[in-house]
Amino acid sequence: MTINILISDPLSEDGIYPLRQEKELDLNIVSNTGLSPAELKGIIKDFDVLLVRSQTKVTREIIEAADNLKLIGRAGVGVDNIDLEAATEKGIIVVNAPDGNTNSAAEHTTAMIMALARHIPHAHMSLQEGRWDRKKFVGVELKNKTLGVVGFGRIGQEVAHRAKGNRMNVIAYDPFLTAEKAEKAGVAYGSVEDVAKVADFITVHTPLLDSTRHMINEDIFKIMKDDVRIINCARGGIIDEDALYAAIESGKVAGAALDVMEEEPFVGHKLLDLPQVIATPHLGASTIEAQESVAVDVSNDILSYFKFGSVLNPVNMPSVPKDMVAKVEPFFDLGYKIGNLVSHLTDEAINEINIYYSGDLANFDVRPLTNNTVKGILTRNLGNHVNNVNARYLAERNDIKVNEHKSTRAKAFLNSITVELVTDHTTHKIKGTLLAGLGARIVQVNDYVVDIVPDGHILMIRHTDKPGAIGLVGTLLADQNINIATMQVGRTSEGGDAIMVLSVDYAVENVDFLKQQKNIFDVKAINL
Ligand SMILES: NC(=O)C1=CN([C@@H]2O[C@H](COP(=O)(O)OP(=O)(O)OC[C@H]3O[C@@H](n4cnc5c(N)ncnc54)[C@H](O)[C@@H]3O)[C@@H](O)[C@H]2O)C=CC1
Ligand SMILES: O=C(O)C(=O)COP(=O)(O)O
Repeated sequence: MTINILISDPLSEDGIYPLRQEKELDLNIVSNTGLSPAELKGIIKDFDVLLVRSQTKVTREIIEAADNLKLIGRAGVGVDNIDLEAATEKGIIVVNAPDGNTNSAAEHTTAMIMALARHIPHAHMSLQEGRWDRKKFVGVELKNKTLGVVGFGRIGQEVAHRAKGNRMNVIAYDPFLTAEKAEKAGVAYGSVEDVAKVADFITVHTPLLDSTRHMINEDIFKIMKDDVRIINCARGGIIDEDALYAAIESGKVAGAALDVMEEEPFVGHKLLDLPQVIATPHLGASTIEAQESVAVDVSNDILSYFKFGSVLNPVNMPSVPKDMVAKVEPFFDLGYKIGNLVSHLTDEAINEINIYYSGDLANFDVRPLTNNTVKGILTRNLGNHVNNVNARYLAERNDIKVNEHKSTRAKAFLNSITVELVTDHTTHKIKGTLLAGLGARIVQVNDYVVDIVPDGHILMIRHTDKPGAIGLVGTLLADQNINIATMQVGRTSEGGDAIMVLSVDYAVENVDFLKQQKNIFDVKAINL
């Protein structure tokens, strides 16, 4: 059988040599870059594999037309240009190349920090235009300045390492950053607000996820130091571009270096008109070395998939051994949902995940179930990148211990899963069960006994047990036209800490109106 491979973005020819020299498989490699979405949609049904970088938008529409597609290879890190949900639904595995361009992206970020500090692009242009202007381009030193790194993954850590070489102090924020890890890396750590308050330069290195979209916004710009400089070599959309524009215009932000923007190509973008802005056309990974490396990695995964049915860098595609399906599959969704819910109870870095299986369930090999539960926990911060195959690996990489505990002794329920998250300062847990004929239920949140259907849009509100608290929440939600479907209230003691868990009819985008209330100390909107 011929395997038809379409390469729709420019890839390193040296990098795809594993495909070119393949003898065992019959590969037909077609390079066709610069296709319009309509053109791609028109031809995609003829291909088994699609190989892309960031330009090709692999939308649901394309995937739905891709009747023979088995694998999408992303020669790079970010998969925000691929509709992962649509691919998974259609059974198409997505692989990426997470390590191959780390160094290049970190070097580019470092170059941007320096170019920004010393006005190199503008000074060069001014010389080209025939001027010898030395006064206009007085810069600032990096030495003894503080670099804020938001997103301390592969690239963030490499950038921090280089900044220390330039004698900068580094403060980082990442939900997975613990005191121990920060100390090992020689950086300070804190919340995104802590970073904003003290940094002279702020560079973002998170993926683009719902939780990171516009995380650098008007409110965050307000608390930054005057004359701060901003760098984005990760993804357009992490920084709110209108807020950045306003912050530059107002004089708060002294400069910005941008490799990416929300819409690309970004020729003609209004930020480019500001003299404080320098920019490159998404060049972070554009080096000979990185391009070769990412193309080799995806090529090898393509071969591995067609020869052995396994891949090294899957981004989606859970897999469950067949004999397990009937026994533990009903619990998969429950494990994921408990994991996802409990992850919203803390913003601190997680050190340990304890998963307690009790009742019948403890008789089975629950490892795939554990993977799905860990996936639910990590998804909050790592997004769709986490799947059953890589969840444990990602936990390990983030120094999170995962422990399974089993007890066949059934207590109040025939079977139950309890997930406990341990951080430096707190422990949070959620317990769930499957009730015969009724389906999944959350029966305990920390010390509160509850009865919640884990589905749809959930608001978890932690508050002080005071008369009127429940009525107030009802009224505030009604004012926003948000209908409450069910509501559960639990408390530890009269007048003590309490919790309200509400299911509402629509996703609640902004919960500030609830957070501002005196007796409410935490609000989480969760979509399951
Ligand atoms: N400009 C370019 O050409 C390139 C851009 N990139 C972008 O850089 C991003 C980061 O790449 P890597 O470091 O390899 O990924 P990574 O997965 O190693 O690191 C991402 C980090 O962001 C953290 N994170 C997630 N949500 C967060 C939040 N709300 N606040 C703070 N941190 C959060 C994660 O915990 C993780 O540690 C990619 O997703 C990609 O979009 C990557 C390569 C080249
Ligand atoms: O790897 C990534 O996430 C990148 O942004 C690199 O994008 P590119 O492959 O150069 O279009």
